[in-house]
Amino acid sequence: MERLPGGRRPRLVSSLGLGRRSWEVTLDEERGRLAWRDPRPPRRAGENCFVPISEIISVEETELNKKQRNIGKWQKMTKLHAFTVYYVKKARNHRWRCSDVTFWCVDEHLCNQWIQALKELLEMQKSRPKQLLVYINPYGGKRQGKRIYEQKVAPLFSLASISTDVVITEHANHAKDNLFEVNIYKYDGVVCVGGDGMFSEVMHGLIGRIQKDSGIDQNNPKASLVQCNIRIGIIPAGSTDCICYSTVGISDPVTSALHIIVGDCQPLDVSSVHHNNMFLKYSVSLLGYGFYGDILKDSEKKRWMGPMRYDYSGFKTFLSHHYYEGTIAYQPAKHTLGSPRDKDSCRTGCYICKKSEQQLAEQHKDCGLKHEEGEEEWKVIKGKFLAINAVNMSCACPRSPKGLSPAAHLADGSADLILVRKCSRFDFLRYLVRHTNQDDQFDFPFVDVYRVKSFQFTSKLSEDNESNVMDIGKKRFGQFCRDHPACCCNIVNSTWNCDGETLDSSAIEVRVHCQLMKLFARGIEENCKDEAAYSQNSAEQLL
Ligand SMILES: Nc1ncnc2c1ncn2[C@@H]1O[C@H](COP(=O)(O)OP(=O)(O)OP(=O)(O)O)[C@@H](O)[C@H]1O
Ligand SMILES: CCCCCCCCCCCCC/C=C/[C@@H](O)[C@H](CO)NC(C)=O
Ligand SMILES: [Ca+2]
Repeated sequence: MERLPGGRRPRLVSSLGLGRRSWEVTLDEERGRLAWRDPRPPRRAGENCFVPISEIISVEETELNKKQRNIGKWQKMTKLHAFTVYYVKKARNHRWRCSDVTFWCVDEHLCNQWIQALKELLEMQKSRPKQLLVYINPYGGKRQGKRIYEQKVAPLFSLASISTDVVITEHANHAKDNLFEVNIYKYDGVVCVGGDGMFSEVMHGLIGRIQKDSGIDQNNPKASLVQCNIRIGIIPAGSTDCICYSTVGISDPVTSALHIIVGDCQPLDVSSVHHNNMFLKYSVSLLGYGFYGDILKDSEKKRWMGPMRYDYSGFKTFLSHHYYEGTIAYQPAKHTLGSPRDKDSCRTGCYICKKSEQQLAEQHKDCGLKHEEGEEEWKVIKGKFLAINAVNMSCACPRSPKGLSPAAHLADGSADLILVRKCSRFDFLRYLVRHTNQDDQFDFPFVDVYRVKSFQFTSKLSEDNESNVMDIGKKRFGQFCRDHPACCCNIVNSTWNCDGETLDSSAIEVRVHCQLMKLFARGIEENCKDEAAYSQNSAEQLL
């Protein structure tokens, strides 16, 4: 469609058949939507609908089938021309589905004009991917990754004319290693079909590759990492799928495929984890020591149980009630506007994350005046902890719908550091139960939460070993504290749970990198009236 005088965007308005009746159909470029309404007087009118152009998946010329042709007596005599518009339909609980509507008319030229106008508008949606690299973990979660991709996702990609190169992984780290070999720059995005562990693998491959190509040494904990602009799409097929749930609002393969197709973009904070100037891992969701580390370590031996392994190991770990002694030093995140005790959560278009984005852009502009992180204050806490959790996002998942830190932000350049101190089993259970209901999980005297931009942790055991490295005998003692056999004090270290992967080092240095990477997602949308209204095709929305 050509521009109108004054640069105004044009409207295409026609009377087109839909089912047995004629509807007024409008393609309104100015308002960015396709709308169709029943032109009869309000009392007799049927439903009125609209769909944003940004949420149209594709348009196709259509042969009307027999049933569709039975639309009126006179039409039987005439050749009809039709086109189908496939679009995103929003259902409850952030679920998206592909819906379609077929319009017809007798005028072939008019039909073609509509198809062409719609296709031109879709072509103008520049953030949509055209070519994707897909990695499928056939063993994640309930081992359904391949079936989920082939049956639910591939048909949608092909409907949206997205071409794909698909790799079914044959072993752990296959995807990560492959990302160092292929020409990643020819793709508009990388899709991983699997769980949090599979996502972590793909993220390590992509971020690692970008740093390598940019000459950045990942082993330097102070290095300014280069942002990765190749988006990652997550098709959930794992056991927890926390990253997908926390960034989309639901763990559903079709919903995620549609977010990829419409070209959504959600920046994400990434934490780097180092030990003694050696790079260990990146983390985007949970970095957990103690309770979540122990669950993971135990559950890895029971992969055959599938997602149930977390319940089994969770129960066992809860009963063991181990706590760990150590020292945490952290730098508060002073640049962010929010706090972990806020009542509001991070949602689509979050102003706190936007503010951090602006700050980041300013930092990039005057990169000569880099922040001297080392000079900012460090706070130190020593203690005995049941759990130390650092989360870059809420970590919401089907097991815990508001997550480990409900007010954490996806892209504000900070992490929430949650310290659960030694307490009774009963109190710890009360704390855990609050992950599953609406009550405040930070409202306990044994739980502290801080918003941080970096932190360090050293377990008492590694401190002792460092101060007296010759005292090898210490390491050889039995598993539990000899002085207090019944106290559950563990003199062996726990393991870090890094986005579902184990990390054995008990002394780590963590730094949050604001918006280091991007996902095909838009954050969790508010359940506003608007959304409910247009899924019900309300007439008022058109006025
Ligand atoms: N072909 C494969 N064989 C064995 N392991 C694989 C293969 N492909 C990937 N992996 C590894 O499997 C691990 C777990 O996969 P994934 O995250 O998909 O499932 P999950 O652990 O069940 O789910 P979640 O991480 O959500 O709890 C990943 O760390 C990944 O490196
Ligand atoms: C008696 C009631 C207990 C309920 C406890 C519910 C708590 C569930 C919280 C889930 C943690 C989500 C954090 C995500 C971690 C993932 O990175 C990781 C890998 O997928 N998953 C786990 C379970 O470690
Ligand atoms: Ca964050």
